[in-house]
Amino acid sequence: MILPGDTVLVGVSGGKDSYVLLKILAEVHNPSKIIGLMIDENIHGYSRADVFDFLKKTCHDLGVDCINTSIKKELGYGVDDFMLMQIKKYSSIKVSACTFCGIARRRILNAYARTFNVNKVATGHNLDDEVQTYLINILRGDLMRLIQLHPLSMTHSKLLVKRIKPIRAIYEYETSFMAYIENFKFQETECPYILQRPTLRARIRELIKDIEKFYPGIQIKLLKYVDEILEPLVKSTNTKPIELPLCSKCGEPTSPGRIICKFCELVNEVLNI
Ligand SMILES: Nc1ncnc2c1ncn2[C@@H]1O[C@H](COP(=O)(O)OP(=O)(O)OP(=O)(O)O)[C@@H](O)[C@H]1O
Repeated sequence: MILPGDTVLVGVSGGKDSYVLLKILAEVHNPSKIIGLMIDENIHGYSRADVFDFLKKTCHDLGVDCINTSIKKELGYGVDDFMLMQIKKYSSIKVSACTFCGIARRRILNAYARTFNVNKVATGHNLDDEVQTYLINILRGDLMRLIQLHPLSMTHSKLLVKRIKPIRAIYEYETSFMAYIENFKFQETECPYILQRPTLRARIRELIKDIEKFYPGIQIKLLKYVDEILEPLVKSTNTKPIELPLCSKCGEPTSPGRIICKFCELVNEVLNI
């Protein structure tokens, strides 16, 4: 996933997974080629600023540069702003905070990766996260998305920096254990929007957790199995690269067939543009 000459931007949230990722990366790769980026989501009562000082010190000890920014500063609207605008317009929630937040964070990570001229963006998605995402997309029958999730898949735009998930085969309990023995100070408050998390993911998480109790190792087997089935498809897709269209509003790459990207669509809808 990472070659000796690579420069990597790591998304660090203040949570255990991205901490474990940063720690391992700084040990196996040249720390001067790693940058940590923490994005504040602008959620009242859930400020990343509280953990940034601790994270900065952690990065300093690892020899890694660390920077921070916020969704509002980069894109004009934070998560709370988006949710308030939505409630004002529809008197209900049509798009979850997690959807807006995920799209915004990915966009910012990619923009910073371009600015700093790095060639990989790494996130701390663990095995449990990855198995849930695979299963969600299998249940939705979304083959294109499954192909994109595979570690060998290519990006389809000059403006997109390759995303990698180096700890995707590591169980969540293992990252928790490592963070614990390393005495890592977790962000203690939970995101107030947690209850709006997509129910399909929450249901799958509970189901798999339950099965794993009786059949230990089931998640790693599933990940390897799906990776293996997808590999020939990924390789054949890589030989026919497509160039994604650009959003007519913001100029960022968007999915085939779209005129404006998902981010602009979400914001424009609630703003009545
Ligand atoms: N605010 C953020 N700033 C930068 N990167 C982030 C942020 N939130 C999440 N990420 C990146 O996306 C990954 C997955 O995020 P998710 O929200 O699923 O958190 P998680 O599974 O609890 O991981 P973590 O323990 O690192 O918070 C994180 O490991 C991190 O690399």
